[in-house]
Amino acid sequence: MSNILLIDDEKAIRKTLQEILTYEGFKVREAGDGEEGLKMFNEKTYDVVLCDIKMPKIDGIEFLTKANSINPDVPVIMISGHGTIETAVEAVKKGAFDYISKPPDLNRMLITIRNAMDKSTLSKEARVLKRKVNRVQEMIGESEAIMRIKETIDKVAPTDARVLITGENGAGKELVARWIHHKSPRSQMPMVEVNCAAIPSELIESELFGHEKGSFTSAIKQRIGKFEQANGGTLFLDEVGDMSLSAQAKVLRALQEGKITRVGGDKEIEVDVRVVTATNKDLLKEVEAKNFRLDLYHRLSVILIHVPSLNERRQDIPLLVNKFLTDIAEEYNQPLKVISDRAMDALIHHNWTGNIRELSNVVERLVILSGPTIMLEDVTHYVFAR
Ligand SMILES: Nc1ncnc2c1ncn2[C@@H]1O[C@H](COP(=O)(O)OP(=O)(O)OP(=O)(O)O)[C@@H](O)[C@H]1O
Repeated sequence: MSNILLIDDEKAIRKTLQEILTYEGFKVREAGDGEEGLKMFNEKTYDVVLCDIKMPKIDGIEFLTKANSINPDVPVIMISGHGTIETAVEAVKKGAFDYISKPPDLNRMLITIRNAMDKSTLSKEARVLKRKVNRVQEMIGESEAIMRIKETIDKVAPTDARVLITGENGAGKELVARWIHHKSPRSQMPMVEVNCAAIPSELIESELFGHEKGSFTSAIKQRIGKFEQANGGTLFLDEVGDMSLSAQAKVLRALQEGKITRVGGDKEIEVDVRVVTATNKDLLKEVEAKNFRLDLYHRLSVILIHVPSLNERRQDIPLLVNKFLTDIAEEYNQPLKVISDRAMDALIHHNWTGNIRELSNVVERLVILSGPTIMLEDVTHYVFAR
């Protein structure tokens, strides 16, 4: 049932509104002035507040300002008496959801209340989503390797030092990069990611440095590249070992001089970018094979972080499994499933080829297909027998 806080110093109005709103299925609490209203607002979360403008002690406008600073998600509808319409309009400018006039037109009042509730649900959802997006996923693990990685992140994040992150596919390299950015003074600016393996070699330079209109056949518009987009923030070059030699030469120059030139352009553009890179290749071997420039390797690998595969830190598997179980239950809005010791043991001893993403998929599959407790048989059936 939706809760409404009704603040008005006129008892008769309160009584009428209370009756109507209760009849309409709302739960209504009343306050006789702004001060009492504010006290009640502080003690409980309401879905909507109806608040008179002209009241003794704290008036409607003051209530609105204070309520908005306490909980901006709760919409406040002003009730405007004769002669306070201008103030009501002012209140809407200050953040009130809307206003209704006294004596209230019943239909209009109910529609306004419903709209306010819809908006409040939407803005709450948007806020939760935003929080989720802004949050960097927790790095789970108590193995020595993970502890050491976290320590290194804490030390290097505040600096502008370039970091090269190595490890197998899905070992968690990107997550390390996200934490470096998140804990750095650049965290308010973007972290721009480029997967160098996913971009055809003839396009990588334009992707990184942008291009001027007409610089090549498909360049119909001027476009800024990832270096410029990341200005002030962090550029994360994933799979850097797959970058073409000519792009490597340009990246090297950008790092040495802090300047880039768009493809087809001649203007030098200054960029302030911290570069973090990752690869699943052995870059020194690539250097030997003449696929990667040694001078660039040195520039990129000031700090090296190796993320070991899951097989090399099996003691983290139970923590990860439990984390995934919780996340999945939350996502599906279902009760949390548990896993038997023998099933967990089987997962610990499985050969994971370094991939946390694979473990997360497996847990999701088990949650969907198993009963309330995930048993060894489930693991044998749904994981190993596939
Ligand atoms: N320590 C960890 N705790 C929790 N989740 C993790 C951890 N490490 C990685 N993950 C999750 O596992 C998935 C794979 O990680 P990530 O993308 O960072 O790996 P990667 O090494 O960059 O992979 P790729 O080489 O395929 O780009 C992601 O969903 C990530 O959030």
